[in-house]
Amino acid sequence: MSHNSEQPLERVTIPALQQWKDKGRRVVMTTAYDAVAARIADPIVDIILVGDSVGNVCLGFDNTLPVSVAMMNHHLEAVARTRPHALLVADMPFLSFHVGSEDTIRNAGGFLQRGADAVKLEGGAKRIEMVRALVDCEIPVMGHLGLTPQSVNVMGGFKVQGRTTDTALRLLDDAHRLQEAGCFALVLEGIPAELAARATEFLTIPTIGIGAGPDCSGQVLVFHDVLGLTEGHRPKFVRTYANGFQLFQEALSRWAADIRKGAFPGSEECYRLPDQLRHAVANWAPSNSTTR
Ligand SMILES: Nc1nc(=O)c2c([nH]1)NC[C@@H]1CN(c3ccc(C(=O)N[C@@H](CCC(=O)O)C(=O)O)cc3)CN21
Ligand SMILES: CC(C)C(=O)C(=O)O
Ligand SMILES: [Mg+2]
Repeated sequence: MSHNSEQPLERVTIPALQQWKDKGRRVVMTTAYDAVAARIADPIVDIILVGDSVGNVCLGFDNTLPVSVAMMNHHLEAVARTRPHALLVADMPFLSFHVGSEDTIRNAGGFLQRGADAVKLEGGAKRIEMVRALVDCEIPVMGHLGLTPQSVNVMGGFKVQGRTTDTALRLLDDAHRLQEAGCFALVLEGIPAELAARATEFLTIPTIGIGAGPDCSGQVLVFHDVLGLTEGHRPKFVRTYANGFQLFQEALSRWAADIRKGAFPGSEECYRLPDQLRHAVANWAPSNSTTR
């Protein structure tokens, strides 16, 4: 374990992340959608993201498009109540930063008022105006380029991006523009490792990779993917460190078996009557009265 439970960890700040890039210290980021995950992850990671991936991971949607600001607020509030030491970033869901700068500022500002330290939004050149509007209001913004899941319909699926001259060079240009617009960090998702390495080299701000190779300033994976709690197809970039789904099912089935054979609860898991009440309870019988 990376922490000493005696003293609270020092809070991670945006200027600290910048210094870490300069010193070559890698950033660790994962998602949390509730207080349990936040408490598990906080002593270990540097950044907690309340991701819009809550839509597919926890809410049963096929993708992140149905996730609303109200849903994000609900999950963000649960995570923020744990007062993590990690930098707390709220993902701006689909349509929450597209319609106009006033709407975008209100949505992002609402996240900060609920305890987020920063927001993250997907997209490049087309979103620069919104990034500027947020930065102008002192709302720190993390960019997100490459395989941006909110563009699933345009990409024709969750496909690796930046594999052609045009798209690779555009990604580098978008990365530079986001930095110039004031982003404090960039998520690079689902792109060739060499492209992410080049972006990390020429940008001054840290890059956080997910399926973007080892040369980013840090890495992010969805909490449930790391712990093996997600079912079905997992992207190639996921490395699973526990068989969470199986582990939890095994524990739950031992509990169920104990119930079925009368082995749960045991005497240690029971409350008892005081001795002087046992007699009265044992001798109680229903009265025949029909009034009442
Ligand atoms: N559980 C979970 N983990 C994630 O990383 C994640 C989410 N959910 N939801 C939102 C997005 C969706 N993401 C995805 C989903 C699928 C692939 C995927 O299957 N990619 C193909 C790429 C194939 C190719 O183009 O070569 C793969 O096989 O890795 C990638 C990212 C990342 N995000
Ligand atoms: C995977 C990360 C970067 C994300 O955007 C999410 O979890 O929603
Ligand atoms: Mg997201």
